[in-house]
Amino acid sequence: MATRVSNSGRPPKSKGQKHGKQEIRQQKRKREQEDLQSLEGRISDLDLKSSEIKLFSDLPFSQPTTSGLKASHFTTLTDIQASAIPLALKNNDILGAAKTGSGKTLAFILPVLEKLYREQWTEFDGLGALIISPTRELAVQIFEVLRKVGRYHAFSAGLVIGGKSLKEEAERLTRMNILVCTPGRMLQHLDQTAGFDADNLQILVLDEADRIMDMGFQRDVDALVEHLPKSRQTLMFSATQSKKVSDLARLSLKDPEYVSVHESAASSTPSNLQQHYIVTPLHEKIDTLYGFIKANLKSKIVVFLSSGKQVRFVYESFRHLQPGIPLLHLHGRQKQLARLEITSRFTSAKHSCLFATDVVARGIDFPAVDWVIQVDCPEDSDTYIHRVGRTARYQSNGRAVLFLDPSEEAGMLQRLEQKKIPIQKVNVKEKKKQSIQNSLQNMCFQNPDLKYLGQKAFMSYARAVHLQRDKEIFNLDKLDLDAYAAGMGLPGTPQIKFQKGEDIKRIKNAPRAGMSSDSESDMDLDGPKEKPKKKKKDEVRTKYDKMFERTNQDVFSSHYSKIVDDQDNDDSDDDFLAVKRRLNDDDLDAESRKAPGTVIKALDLGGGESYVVDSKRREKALKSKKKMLKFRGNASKLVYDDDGNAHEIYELQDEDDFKQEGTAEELRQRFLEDETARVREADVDDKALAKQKKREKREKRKAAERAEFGALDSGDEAPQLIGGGDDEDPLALLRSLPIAGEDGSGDESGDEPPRKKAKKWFQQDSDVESDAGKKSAKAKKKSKGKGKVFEVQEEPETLEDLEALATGLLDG
Ligand SMILES: Nc1ncnc2c1ncn2[C@@H]1O[C@H](COP(=O)(O)OP(=O)(O)OP(=O)(O)O)[C@@H](O)[C@H]1O
Repeated sequence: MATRVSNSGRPPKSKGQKHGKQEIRQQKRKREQEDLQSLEGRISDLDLKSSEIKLFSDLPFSQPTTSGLKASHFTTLTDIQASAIPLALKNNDILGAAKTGSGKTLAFILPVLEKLYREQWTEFDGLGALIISPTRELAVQIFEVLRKVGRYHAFSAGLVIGGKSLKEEAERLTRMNILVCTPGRMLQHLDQTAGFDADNLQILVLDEADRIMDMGFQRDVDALVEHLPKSRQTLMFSATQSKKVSDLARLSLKDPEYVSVHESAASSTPSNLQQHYIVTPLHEKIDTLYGFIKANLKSKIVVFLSSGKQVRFVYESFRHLQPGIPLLHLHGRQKQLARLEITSRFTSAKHSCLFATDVVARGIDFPAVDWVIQVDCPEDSDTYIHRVGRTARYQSNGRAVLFLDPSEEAGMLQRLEQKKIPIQKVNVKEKKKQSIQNSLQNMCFQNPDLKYLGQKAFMSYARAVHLQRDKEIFNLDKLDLDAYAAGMGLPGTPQIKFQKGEDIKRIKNAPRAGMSSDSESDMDLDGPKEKPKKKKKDEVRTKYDKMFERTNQDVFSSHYSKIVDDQDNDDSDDDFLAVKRRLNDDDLDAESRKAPGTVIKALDLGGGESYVVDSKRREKALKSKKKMLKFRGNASKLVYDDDGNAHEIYELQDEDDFKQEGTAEELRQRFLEDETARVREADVDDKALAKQKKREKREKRKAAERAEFGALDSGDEAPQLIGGGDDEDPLALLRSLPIAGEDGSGDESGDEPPRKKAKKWFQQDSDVESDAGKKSAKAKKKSKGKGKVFEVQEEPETLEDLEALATGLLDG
């Protein structure tokens, strides 16, 4: 029997084979339908009040989910999971609150997977589930858990957190069934990406809902919800949650089920967490922190500071001090790649110390963190709870220490008490205390970049405190800022001015108002951004006023521009100046400046400075000395005062002091008077000096004339007379004789009497030629005469002297 061969080379399917395959598919579909029906049945039979639900296997999950849980070694439900999952499976909207580290992530991921499974969602159905997270790190973490437990499902899932071009993300977006995202980026896509919509969305999740719903994200979330269908399930989870009716209405939650597993509990923090606080004055905080780290080198520590600038300063200065533990730092101004890289490095580290802002305060699941240290006081008790929640996660133990300035103690303790947070006071052992102030001072002196960083950190801290709402805890007036600046090693206290009528509301509305790195962009320096005062109509501005203004600009312009540039460039990817940061300072930062796949080079420009180069054009520009010249700042010179503090040569005077010295006109008058008196005094001295010089000159000249005259008189050699008659004064005649230097070979200073050629009168004729002009008659005069050398030790003073000398010579 001949066999027909198809073009593809495969034998054609027989009718029987085709039917066989179809049958198998049909049977499979039938089985799936039956499974689905049974699953639905088990869900509707699920007794929500049952206390028997303890294990994942007690819940009606699909086969792929059950397999995923098994492969991930999850067997026992946590409290929040046992309470929330059954409700969610029954399609309820949920408002869930549970302590940090209690397993909320699985409590919403499993219902998401199950929902789409039961809807038999395919890639052609588009976006079925949206999970919103306030930070990129948290989004990545959620995505990882989703991948882990959802590995046996056939859904496509994506992460939308920026970092890639909108276009690149958009191409994949349309094919995704589940998206984990940050609000801003998602909104951008919903607004701009053609062909992408969320019209079919089945389930919306908000993790860290209170944070997402707070003022900072309000606008984005409102706009985002506009794109979503009203008929959807919504789940909201947080460790600290308020049941704000307005929030629920905005998100169109329908009769939500409130699931809270810590309201009845004694505390809102995990019981396996030991919590302490230390009262340490602001200026000793850095010392205390350093001492703490040195005493816990074999630990994994997260240190919370109030702003990215604080984080950078403490990280950079501790890095120089090398305490003996790997140091990392994380804040919102770093680029995404750097943040993710640092997150993963700290996750896998056994012993490490991570300095961070509140960007990692929520949700991040670093394994096995031993200590959480809050160096800067959290803005409220909720932030405190989230921060300490980075340790003592899911059944593991942890310890937390809060540093409080004496002025913050009473207020903060009261807030913590209200949330039933058990916290005990501890004291630092005297012998463990050590001061690093001198080292910081040296470092700041030697490294101006560190000093500027310190100044920025100082200002951002002061500003953050100033903007805090809870004035019972945060009171700038009670803080010893001078001592704090000294404690940071700064040469003097940076001046801080807060603009009158500053738009505090706007700043407060920013995410984590005032204290988080996210709001850093609002924490610009006041000084340079202060609006120039409007000139009153008739106000006269003197030359001195203008000079004063100019001086300020000159002295501080490089400093200010550095600070301002730094702030401006922190975020810019494309600005050429953005390459100024050194690679070895924070190579991850540098790396993060470019999208994945971009080649990044470190270019050494000599002097140990490396720059990050990401294009040929930049490389070329950086190699051009001429072009680089404009980026080199002027060398700065410092002077020390009696106490050994370094100062700029020019320092801006306190405005009040300046005013006290009088008006510009008075100053000018005083200056003129002082200068006139000084000039007069100096004039008298100058005149006396000039007289004296003149006298000496005259005397020398006379002496010389006398000497010449004497020589002529002796008749040794007849001078050539120019003009004048016999009756003329012989000295006057001598004065007209050619003298050494007149031809330009002599002394031209004019101060000295003109030097004459070596006097012929004590030289042999034969020597005249060779010696003339070589030897000065003024100094020691040597003459060779028939083997004899006569030395004239002193100038002959009078005619008689000369005669005597001349006679002696001739006689000899
Ligand atoms: N049922 C479980 N069995 C074992 N481990 C679990 C279980 N559920 C969660 N975990 C683990 O507990 C840790 C904390 O979980 P998760 O990150 O979901 O906590 P969370 O409540 O979201 O915390 P936070 O409020 O800080 O965001 C994770 O490492 C997770 O793998």
